[in-house]
Amino acid sequence: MKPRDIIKEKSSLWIFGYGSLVWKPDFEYKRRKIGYIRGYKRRFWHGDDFHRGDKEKPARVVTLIADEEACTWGVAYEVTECQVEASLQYLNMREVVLGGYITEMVEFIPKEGHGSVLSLVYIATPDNPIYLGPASDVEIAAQIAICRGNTGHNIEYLVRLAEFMRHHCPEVEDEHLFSIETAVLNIFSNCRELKSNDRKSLLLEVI
Ligand SMILES: N[C@@H](CCC(=O)N[C@@H](CS)C(=O)NCC(=O)O)C(=O)O
Repeated sequence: MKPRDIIKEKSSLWIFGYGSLVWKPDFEYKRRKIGYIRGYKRRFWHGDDFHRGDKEKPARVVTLIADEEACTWGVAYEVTECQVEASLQYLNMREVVLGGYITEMVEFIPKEGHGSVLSLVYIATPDNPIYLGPASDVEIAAQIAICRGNTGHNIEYLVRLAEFMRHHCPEVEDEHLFSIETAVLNIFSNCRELKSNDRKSLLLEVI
């Protein structure tokens, strides 16, 4: 079912974010809920040559990879009928045109309360020209450490996502995300003395 048909039927649309959308939605919405989707794992396997990187040095950003055993935590935003046109237009430019993501509908399960909702999600698939695919944590970290784009540094993207998970989903183990964050920290702590034990401020300080 298309987003516009859903909105006709239900009078609001839910949009699930698992990457930059968890900390930087920048579109209008009525309310948000923390929760997860099943059947996908989050991986830094997509390339980005606009927001966090450029054509010469594409950044590493997240996408979802199908995996029956996995679930991915993030935020679902409820967008009302009068907000939907502007929100989808904004997201289409940011995610589809500039980011290379496509849309799918997934079932979102909120952490609190009950009742799952069908949500729109932006996913980047391996057939995309800027898809980068798997690499070791150390290789991904090395790439993140040196990339910057029109909206900021690739490290900021990583750190804000890790902070979101630590703060809102402390019970969730996200090995891929936290191992990459540690690998980036190791790059900088090898280069200079650690001033602080706070991972976020240390990494945001270096960019
Ligand atoms: N679609 C995902 C991941 C998308 C994502 O991180 N998109 C990047 C595109 S490369 C973005 O919008 N970046 C804006 C920014 O980093 O400032 C989400 O649900 O959050």
